[in-house]
Amino acid sequence: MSSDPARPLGEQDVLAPPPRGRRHNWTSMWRFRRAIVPWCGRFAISYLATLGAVLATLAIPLLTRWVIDGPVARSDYIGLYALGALVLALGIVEPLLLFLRRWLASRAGLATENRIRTTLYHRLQRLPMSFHGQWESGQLLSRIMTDLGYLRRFLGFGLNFLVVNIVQIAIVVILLIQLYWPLGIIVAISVVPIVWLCLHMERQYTRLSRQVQDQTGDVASSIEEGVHGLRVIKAFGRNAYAFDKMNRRATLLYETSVARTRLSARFWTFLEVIPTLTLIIVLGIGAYAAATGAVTLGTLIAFVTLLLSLIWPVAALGFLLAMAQETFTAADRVAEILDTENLITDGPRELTAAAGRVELREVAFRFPDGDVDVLDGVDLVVEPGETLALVGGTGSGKTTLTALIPRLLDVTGGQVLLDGVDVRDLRLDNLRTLVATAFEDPTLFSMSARENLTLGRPDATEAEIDAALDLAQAGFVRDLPWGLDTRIGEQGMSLSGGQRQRLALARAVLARPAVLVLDDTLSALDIHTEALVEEALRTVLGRGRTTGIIVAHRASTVLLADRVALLQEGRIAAVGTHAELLSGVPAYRELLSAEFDCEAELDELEAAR
Ligand SMILES: Nc1ncnc2c1ncn2[C@@H]1O[C@H](COP(=O)(O)OP(=O)(O)OP(=O)(O)O)[C@@H](O)[C@H]1O
Repeated sequence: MSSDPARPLGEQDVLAPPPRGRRHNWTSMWRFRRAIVPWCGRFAISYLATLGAVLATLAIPLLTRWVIDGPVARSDYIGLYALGALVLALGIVEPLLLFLRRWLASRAGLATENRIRTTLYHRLQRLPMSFHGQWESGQLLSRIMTDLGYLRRFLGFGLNFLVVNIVQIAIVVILLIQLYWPLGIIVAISVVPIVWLCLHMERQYTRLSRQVQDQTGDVASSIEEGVHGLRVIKAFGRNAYAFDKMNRRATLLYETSVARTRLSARFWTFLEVIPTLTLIIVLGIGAYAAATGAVTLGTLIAFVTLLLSLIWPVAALGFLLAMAQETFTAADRVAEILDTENLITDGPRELTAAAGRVELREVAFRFPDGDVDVLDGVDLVVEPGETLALVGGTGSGKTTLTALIPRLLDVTGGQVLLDGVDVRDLRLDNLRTLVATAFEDPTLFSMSARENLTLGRPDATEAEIDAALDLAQAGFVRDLPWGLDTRIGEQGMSLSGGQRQRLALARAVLARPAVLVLDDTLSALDIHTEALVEEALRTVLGRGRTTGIIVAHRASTVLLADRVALLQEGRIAAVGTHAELLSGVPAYRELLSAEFDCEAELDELEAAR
């Protein structure tokens, strides 16, 4: 139930990523069966088409044998033409079947990849902030893009040929034994070292594959960080440092990739040498057998042609098995995201309208990788329509506290209640419609200013958009080249910090939440603009419509609030009006003293009394 304090609480929002380097096998692929099953028919037909093409190829040497030993030996022209036409037909059918394979498998492979990719993206969006704090974005990117590519290629091509090549090797060996068993047995024996080699190389290749794929993610992370943080890197003249860091990771990736290539090159060489050696032995013994009349010339030619047809399937086993290992590794890496347990999930209840009463009861919070509670025993009530300022030193837990209300993080102890309902009992989309946040570092997306603005309320009218823009002093967007339809660059970088903050504030206000959380949202504004925004905010927060929780560092922002809560080392040290705290709490005075002449203000307040 909503307010059951005995309700079990997750100690961690997510499980830590599993250790790197575990073994990968076919079961890794099994986890994606739901994405593969809808395309099973296409995959199956494409595999049958490949098998058909292989059978057509194998039939040609057998027909050749009949031609040589039959019509050619007997000068039977009609038989020659008939068998010749059959060979021609098989020659046409084979490429047609291969075309069919490619067409069916490509579509099915792409569709499967797309389905898993969208599932992954959906999953990433649902996973809590603590998950994203633990994972490097490059690792996520490489899994969603590169690893899924491995999966697609294996399903559409690798698995197809792996199955068909093994079937082809088995069929050919049986045919060879039937054609001339002494030579057939020699060929069958030559398969033994091939199987041994495959099993032997699998373990080493798997280890190197996992390393290469993890290191690819590390390089992607370095590049992403380097591009994202280019301004800071340039400003501090740390280009060489950033380059060295990226170069070290890239070199490691290069060396592991070379080691993997060296291993596969050695393996493939053996796979090519074994059939060739077998062929030499077969030719020697076969020539003797033909000379002594133990086999006909046609049989020997068919035997050698069939044996030659084995060279590619055997040699290809090397890269197909390598591909399989890379794919199993990739599947495991992707599944690590899907298998991450998400404890921030929908609750059963929905509030159609909320008055906006926020209550924190004995709230405690600890980050999954932390060893101390960031918040501990926090009790706080914000009445509907009231505005509360959260003041505290750096790292005192203000941002963490605000993140608990829309469940960007979940409490590890106690409860957060909205209108008396535990926020964990509400549906997430419902809760996040009722609570809107504007952050200090506002993220804008690479889409139009209008789309950015209406993110929380796609159905907002022009009048509402205008009002939100005016309130946030964000009217500058109307002067952009295409007005509100101007596409704002990646992360809104084409705007100044203050402009981005104002747009983000307009976005939060436009969402018409019951609770508006401003996490130091006005920090990048000049004093004049800040005063205008604050004046306008008073009209939203002051009418008793919207409950406000404002993280404030400046005294001017604090003045927006009805009451102030002082947060110290994760605990509420004092709650009261600005005047009460200023006169009665030295720590509060000290916090605001840098920019405020407290003594003078106290005198003023005394005089006003
Ligand atoms: N993802 C995280 N993992 C572990 N610890 C974290 C994480 N994010 C923040 N912290 C720690 O939690 C504490 C509270 O951080 P928080 O961001 O809530 O402080 P704050 O009061 O908002 O600080 P500021 O005023 O500087 O923004 C800090 O000690 C911080 O180091």
